[in-house]
Amino acid sequence: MAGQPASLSGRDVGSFAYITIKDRIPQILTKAIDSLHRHKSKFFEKHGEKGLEAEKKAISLLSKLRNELQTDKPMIPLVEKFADTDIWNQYLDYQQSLLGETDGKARWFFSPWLFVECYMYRRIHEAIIQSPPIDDFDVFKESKDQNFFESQESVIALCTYLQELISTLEVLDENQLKNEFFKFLQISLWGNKCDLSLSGGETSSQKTNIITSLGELQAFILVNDMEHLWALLRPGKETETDSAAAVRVAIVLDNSGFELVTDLVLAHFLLSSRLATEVHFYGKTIPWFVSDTTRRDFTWLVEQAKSSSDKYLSRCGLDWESYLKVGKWVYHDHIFWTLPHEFCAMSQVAPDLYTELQKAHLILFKGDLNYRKLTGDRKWEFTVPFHQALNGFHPAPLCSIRTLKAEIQEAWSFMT
Ligand SMILES: O=P(O)(O)OC[C@@]1(O)O[C@H](CO)[C@@H](O)[C@@H]1O
Ligand SMILES: [Mn+2]
Repeated sequence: MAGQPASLSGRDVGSFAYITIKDRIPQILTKAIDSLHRHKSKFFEKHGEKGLEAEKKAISLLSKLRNELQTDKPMIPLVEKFADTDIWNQYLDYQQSLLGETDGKARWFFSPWLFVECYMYRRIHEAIIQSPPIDDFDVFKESKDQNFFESQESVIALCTYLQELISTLEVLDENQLKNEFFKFLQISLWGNKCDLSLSGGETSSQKTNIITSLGELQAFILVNDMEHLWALLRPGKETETDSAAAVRVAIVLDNSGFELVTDLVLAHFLLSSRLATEVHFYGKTIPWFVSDTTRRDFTWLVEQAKSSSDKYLSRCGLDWESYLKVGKWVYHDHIFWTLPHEFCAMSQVAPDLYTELQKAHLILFKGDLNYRKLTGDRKWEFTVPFHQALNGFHPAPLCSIRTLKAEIQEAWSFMT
């Protein structure tokens, strides 16, 4: 795209992109293979010999993928028919078209990191759907569920805090309410530290009580636009004509496990405080970046909360289930979130999704990958304004809530 800085890529030896492609992604592939190995007996119990053959096939496909990556082979088109196969192969052709005569083929350590990394997770999915009858297996499910269980202490502390706060909301003045809003935003921010693709699939659960850690973590907030979010949602806004008017907040989710709990708690607070009247969640349609939330993860976690022996966690689970039942919370699937495209292409590639997002009063984008797609994963100067890096993507007022992993960063994270 004219005037756009170059994309982050593995060409920059020693960069976060390079280290990810060289070290972290092969490690994630190895863990995916290990996950298939560990489920061998379950596949046999459920599917007999066909289950064993499927496990072997999926492992050989993932091993081939790992070899392609480690030897920097050209990236090959997807072959298995799926909802997005054609879009992916068009994008591969597009990436090839960007290369010069002497550049050779689109390949792992040469093409844009964003494309290469998304392509890797989409090839993992292809290997699984090519291996029926285990074609609905999520190689990352175990580690996502483990993250939730290992974070139990902090999950319960958070849900206890929320439920006790809710009983006092009526007596809070505007400033006290704002402070609670800021607390839940920061909790959702630090929930993003629990990211399994950064840790290469190693456990990254929340061991400490996130609420008592907020003070010491304050110093690590580089960009803070929370006042703008408050101005947008606060009660009695000048612009408010009808206090019963719907206020819709969209949360583009990132990781399951503890981070998802922090996002559901934030959404719960938004409803209970009447800062919002409905919250729409956007998750992934296939297993993605190890810990990203799928619909199965979302419903599993609400179920786990509901059936918890802890009274506050189970109270939350029951509340969350009822929000979903009455439509105050809505969970949306769309294949766009697991395509390689920068978000500035959404209005062209997924106009239905763009129109859906335009209905929101505020969109919260969680995590590093969403931030990278918002800004095109390009080598922007740090002083470039956020809206410039968004390159025309602006369905509604939006904010990125992200713990910094990839090198890309701007002086802002919010755009009205
Ligand atoms: O989006 P998230 O979960 O905050 O982070 C995604 C991530 O772990 O994956 C890539 C590294 O493999 C980077 O984009 C980032 O570090
Ligand atoms: Mn993630």
